[in-house]
Amino acid sequence: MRLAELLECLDGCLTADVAVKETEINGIQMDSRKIIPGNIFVAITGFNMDGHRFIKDAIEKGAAAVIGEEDLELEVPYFRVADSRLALGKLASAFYHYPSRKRKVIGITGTNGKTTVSYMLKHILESAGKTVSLFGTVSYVVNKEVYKPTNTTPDALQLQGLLAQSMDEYAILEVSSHALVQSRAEGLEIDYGLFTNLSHDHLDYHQTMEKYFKVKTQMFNYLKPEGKAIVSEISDWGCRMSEELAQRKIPSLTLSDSKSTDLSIDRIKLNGITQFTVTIKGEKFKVDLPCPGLHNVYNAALAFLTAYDIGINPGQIVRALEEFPGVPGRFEMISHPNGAIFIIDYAHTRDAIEYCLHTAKQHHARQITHIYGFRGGRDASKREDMVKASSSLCDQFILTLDDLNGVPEEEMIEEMHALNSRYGYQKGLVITDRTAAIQFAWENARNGDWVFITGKGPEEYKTDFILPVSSDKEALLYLQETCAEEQVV
Ligand SMILES: CC(=O)N[C@H]1[C@@H](OP(=O)(O)OP(=O)(O)OC[C@H]2O[C@@H](n3ccc(=O)[nH]c3=O)[C@H](O)[C@@H]2O)O[C@H](CO)[C@@H](O)[C@@H]1O[C@H](C)C(=O)N[C@@H](C)C(=O)N[C@H](CCC(=O)O)C(=O)O
Ligand SMILES: Nc1ncnc2c1ncn2[C@@H]1O[C@H](COP(=O)(O)OP(=O)(O)OP(=O)(O)O)[C@@H](O)[C@H]1O
Repeated sequence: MRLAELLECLDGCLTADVAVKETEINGIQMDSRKIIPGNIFVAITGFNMDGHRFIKDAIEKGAAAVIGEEDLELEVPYFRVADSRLALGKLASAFYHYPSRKRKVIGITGTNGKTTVSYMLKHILESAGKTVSLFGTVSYVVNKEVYKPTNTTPDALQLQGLLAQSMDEYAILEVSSHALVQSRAEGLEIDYGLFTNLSHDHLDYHQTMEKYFKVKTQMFNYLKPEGKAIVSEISDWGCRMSEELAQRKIPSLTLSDSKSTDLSIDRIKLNGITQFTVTIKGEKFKVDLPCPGLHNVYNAALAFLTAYDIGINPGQIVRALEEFPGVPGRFEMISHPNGAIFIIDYAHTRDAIEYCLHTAKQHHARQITHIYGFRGGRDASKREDMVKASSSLCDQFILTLDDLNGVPEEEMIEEMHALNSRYGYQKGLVITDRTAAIQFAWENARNGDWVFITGKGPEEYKTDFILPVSSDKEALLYLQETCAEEQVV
């Protein structure tokens, strides 16, 4: 692509120099190490490093032009912009010929439920014969090929590149608040913007709930002119979001379980089975959901309303939800031979922990045990609330290690002991080795008990523990196998 053509997407970067205008650009890079001759290098001011420091390297590797935020004179064409991340999104979508215009794009934001709703929607759309790309915490899937994600929301360059490769009719994308602040969705054009809920998380990054909420509202800036919002009004923040969107005159559909909305949920049963009825345009549809928990009723309702508005037959939506295979590491149940149930889940907020532990109560668990830890380098202000919720809803909790992300182990252990001494009320234990904590619970569980292991979901451990396994699921399967071998002997 000619440089002049590419720069049209950036205000104020036009050039009169004919030679510069005709320069051919064969790719965009934000990492100097990946430059090949003919690329344009976009220097990003990062959290760890300043990309401007690598401009020299990029030029040595053959960068044909550079974009940055500083006032510089270089031997290759250089264009100064106010915000390089923003420029990157615009450049990437222009370079790849605006790939989100070639398909229906569904963006999902909110604190909890993004991954679950995205999997439910993908399953419904595929059951109706559609092809779907997916971008989220668990994986990126494009043309049925699965990629390991770097972030929940890929950076603009990777996102636009993968969208350009996609031959799928739909793209479903989890849009994290970090991605919105970092303009990773810049250049994206969305048909449906979904909001799940908002609760205490990521305040290390956003400082206050109000600022966190404001960031979430930014996803709707990327709606196509004919695009729509679909908002769950289950949380008060959902009602706030609807008000905000109404002020901005953005067409919205809403759902709730307590008032009249475009979709209303009622007759919820959570005891043993998960069953509910949705009413939409005066018609009622009963759903038997194979996923436990009230939170999953809300997730399914959001997926239902979106699929319905897309035009999928409601009978087909019901059938797809009833056959939903679940999401890796989200309420994944594994049985102990003695009848106890172990659940692996990704809960890492107070809200999510409450939904999980309430589900065990609704199923009349004999005793509830909760094993969890805290992620290093992430919002520490939510930890106290997580322990309070766990302590008030379960019979026993075990604090253990999650990913340290560079935080010294002793510091994390000290914090676990401090929180346990404040909120443990004789129910709390600290077993630092995560697999030893799981083994302890396995050996002590009895028929009818529910044991939650939360925070890591399907993710691999970043630390070596005493059991020869690399995830919570592997730990449980290892213990299950060991049990079976002992019975044979
Ligand atoms: C704190 C944070 O959000 N960091 C994100 C950010 O990285 P950064 O800007 O800090 O990168 P940096 O290391 O300082 O590098 C700056 C620039 O120098 C360049 N560089 C660097 C070295 C070199 O030799 N040459 C060179 O050009 C780098 O390519 C980069 O462009 O921009 C990167 C590209 O988009 C992200 O991958 C990265 O996410 C990190 C890995 C991360 O862990 N982020 C978390 C907090 C996050 O974003 N999480 C949300 C989900 C949250 C949730 O809902 O749970 C997510 O969307 O994943
Ligand atoms: N609608 C919901 N409301 C509250 N909690 C939920 C909801 N849906 C899921 N959860 C809880 O949050 C956890 C994470 O769910 P999910 O992965 O679907 O959300 P997410 O928004 O993608 O989170 P992340 O970005 O951290 O992956 C689940 O394991 C569950 O405990």
